[in-house]
Amino acid sequence: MGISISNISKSYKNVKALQDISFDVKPNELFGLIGPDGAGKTTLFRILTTLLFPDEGTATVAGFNVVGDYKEIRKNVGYMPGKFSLYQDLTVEENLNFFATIFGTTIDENYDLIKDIYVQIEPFKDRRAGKLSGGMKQKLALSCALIHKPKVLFLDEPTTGVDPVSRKEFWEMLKRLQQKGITILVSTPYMDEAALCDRVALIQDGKILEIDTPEAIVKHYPKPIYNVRANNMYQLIISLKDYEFNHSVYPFGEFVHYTDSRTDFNPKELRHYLETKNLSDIEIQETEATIEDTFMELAK
Ligand SMILES: Nc1ncnc2c1ncn2[C@@H]1O[C@H](COP(=O)(O)OP(=O)(O)OP(=O)(O)O)[C@@H](O)[C@H]1O
Repeated sequence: MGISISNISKSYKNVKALQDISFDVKPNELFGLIGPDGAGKTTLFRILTTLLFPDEGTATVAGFNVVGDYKEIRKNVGYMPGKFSLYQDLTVEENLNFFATIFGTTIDENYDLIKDIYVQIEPFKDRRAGKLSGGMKQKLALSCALIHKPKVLFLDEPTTGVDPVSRKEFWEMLKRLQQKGITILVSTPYMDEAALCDRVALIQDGKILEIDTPEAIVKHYPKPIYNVRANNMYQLIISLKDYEFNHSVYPFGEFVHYTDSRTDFNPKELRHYLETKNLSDIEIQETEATIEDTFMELAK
């Protein structure tokens, strides 16, 4: 009851939104599609949920073909689109009732599946959806996507614009849904969320850069990577970018992530160079690569 995608391509006039995409999501997997804005994530979701035809290629969801079996797919999948898609003028409870009715079910019938999530917004059940906070809207949208007990759940950037605490809670909810046997494909631009998935696909400009477990992706990082810090961040970045041996330089929180093009790199030499650029309080320490480092390296 997973997802199988074979050689899917889709263009909008001269924009190639997806180029020859192929991968499988295993039954009951929590799979992440990780990529920046415009990478093609929404286009792929719309194809898999039968809202858009691919130009080329085929895909199946829960064993059904996305073109031929669209009615079956609509019965068996839940879709939470990126843009808030609920009825702003209906209350929380009216929205949920509405979606239950469309799918020929009732809130009571499937309450068990949404209980964990819905209890958190139930105190506001008479509030109009348009008046909810970002985190509450997201919980309502997820409840509505689940009310017909789908086998496969598609979540398009569910945590974009949501505060960090609600983001964390949301991922805990996804883990619980996975334990109930649901296959989940979730997209996100946040690299830190990639680590919470069983496997991820890194996507950019409509192409898959890599597919693997988050641990394996990080292990594939080809070079030692260093956290570098100094008294002046701006000057530090400029100086590192000017350094003739730099391979990559990216700001990373309070540090700059630096890799060197040489195989016999000596951090002392770099320290000396930075001192000649009038930088002080210099720290250079080897660190572990993250998914974000891998993404930047692959996207070069
Ligand atoms: N209806 C459309 N007409 C023309 N171009 C489009 C259309 N929809 C998307 N695109 C373009 O296709 C590419 C992929 O867009 P898509 O929305 O699938 O990406 P995304 O990864 O979901 O990013 P975002 O989070 O910005 O939506 C982008 O270059 C986008 O501008």
